[in-house]
Amino acid sequence: MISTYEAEKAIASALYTFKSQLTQIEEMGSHVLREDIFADRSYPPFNRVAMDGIAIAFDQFRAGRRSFIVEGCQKAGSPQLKLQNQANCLEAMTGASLPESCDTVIPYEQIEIRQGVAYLGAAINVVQGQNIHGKGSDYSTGDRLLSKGRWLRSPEWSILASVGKASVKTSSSPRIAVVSTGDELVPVDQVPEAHQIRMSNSWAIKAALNIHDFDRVEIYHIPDDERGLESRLGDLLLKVDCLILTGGVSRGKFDFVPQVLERLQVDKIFHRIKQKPGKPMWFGTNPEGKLVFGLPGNPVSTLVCLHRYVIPALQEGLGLDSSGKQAFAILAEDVVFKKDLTYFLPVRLRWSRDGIIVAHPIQNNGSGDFAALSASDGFLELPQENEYHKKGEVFPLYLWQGGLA
Ligand SMILES: Nc1nc2c(c(=O)[nH]1)N[C@H]1C(S)=C(S)[C@@H](COP(=O)(O)OP(=O)(O)OC[C@H]3O[C@@H](n4cnc5c(N)ncnc54)[C@H](O)[C@@H]3O)O[C@H]1N2
Ligand code: MOO
Ligand SMILES: [Mg+2]
Repeated sequence: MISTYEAEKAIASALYTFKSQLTQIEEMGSHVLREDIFADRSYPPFNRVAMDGIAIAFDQFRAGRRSFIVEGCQKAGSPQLKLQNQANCLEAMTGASLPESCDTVIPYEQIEIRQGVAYLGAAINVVQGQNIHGKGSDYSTGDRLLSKGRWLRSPEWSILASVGKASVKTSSSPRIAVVSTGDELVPVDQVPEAHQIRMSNSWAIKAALNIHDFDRVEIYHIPDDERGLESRLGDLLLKVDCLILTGGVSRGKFDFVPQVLERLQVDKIFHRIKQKPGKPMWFGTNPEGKLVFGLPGNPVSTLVCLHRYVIPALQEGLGLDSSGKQAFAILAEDVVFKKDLTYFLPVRLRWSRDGIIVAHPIQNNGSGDFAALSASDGFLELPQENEYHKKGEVFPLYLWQGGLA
């Protein structure tokens, strides 16, 4: 058996970066950027008037002038005007190009215009250059505005639009098949017999993938029949980039998943991790590099393994730069776990008044107790090396709902 850290590294070294595609801005969604974006011109591209008011030559104010004849109006979207007489002013609107020969903007609130003359209030303070967003003061042509590996959220789409990127290189979401196995499982809309249960893991996995912006997800169910499993999984491997199986990876007589995958030329990279829950997890790749995750069937185990290994791996495959993005939280009370395994502890998060994230353990009835999880926000990873985990210690945190972009 390997450690959680070794499992994570083994997945990372088997991983390849998914294909990229061109995304049109009209089809925007949540995508990971796969090219660097540079400023196509200075930003702002001209001296931008930042308040509605009048534009003047500051030297006139310094010399004592407090009234200015209004020569005209500089609108946003009109070519730059020129102040004809330095003693005068031009009205100037927010977003307009600062008129030539002007270097200062005084807002309407501080002036009064009567019969074509702007009068300044007696006590107003005017600073040379005020209310002007200077040309190139944010960025110069060629400056890098975005680096590849970022999620495209609203600030990023705003940059892409500004620099004229009507289409941009992004990662393609992989095609994912979520496959549940087990004869005891019936569809959601059926009433189970006494010995049956409804299948819930595949829906939980699909929900988590969707929340993390993987939207090409299909759900399948395959009964516990070795031949049937082999032919259905063989077909699916031709169609998708990633298979996520739930159930059938432990030691039961009908846990056929590991042997069937190996017959389908999916090379086992590991089976079993020193962790609870989720010990029987299986991972392998086929000759084309397709990823196959065999998650243990117990519902809590499935979700913990999905969030601890599968989603981070898929995000890395998208080319996402996740450096510095691991979340951590402080344990709210002592926890003892005496098995020689890493322990994933479901927790509810609260923010302390000093801005610290505190993780409160959630009681559950083992890894079959899926309902208890809904009281949690995610889980902490308590390391295998220690049996006693103390209140106030800091541990890695995994969230059901994702973290920072
Ligand atoms: N002799 C041993 N038995 C077990 C071991 C072990 O090490 N030695 N490990 C236990 C652990 S830990 C886990 S976790 C489970 C993993 O079992 P499988 O991956 O083989 O999964 P199944 O046997 O198919 O099912 C286990 C459990 O989960 C329920 N299940 C499965 N799929 C779904 C689904 N889609 N929706 C809802 N519930 C599902 C299933 O009904 C079973 O109750 O093995 C232990 N045994
Ligand atoms: O670890 Mo199993 O994953 O305990 O239920
Ligand atoms: Mg089993």
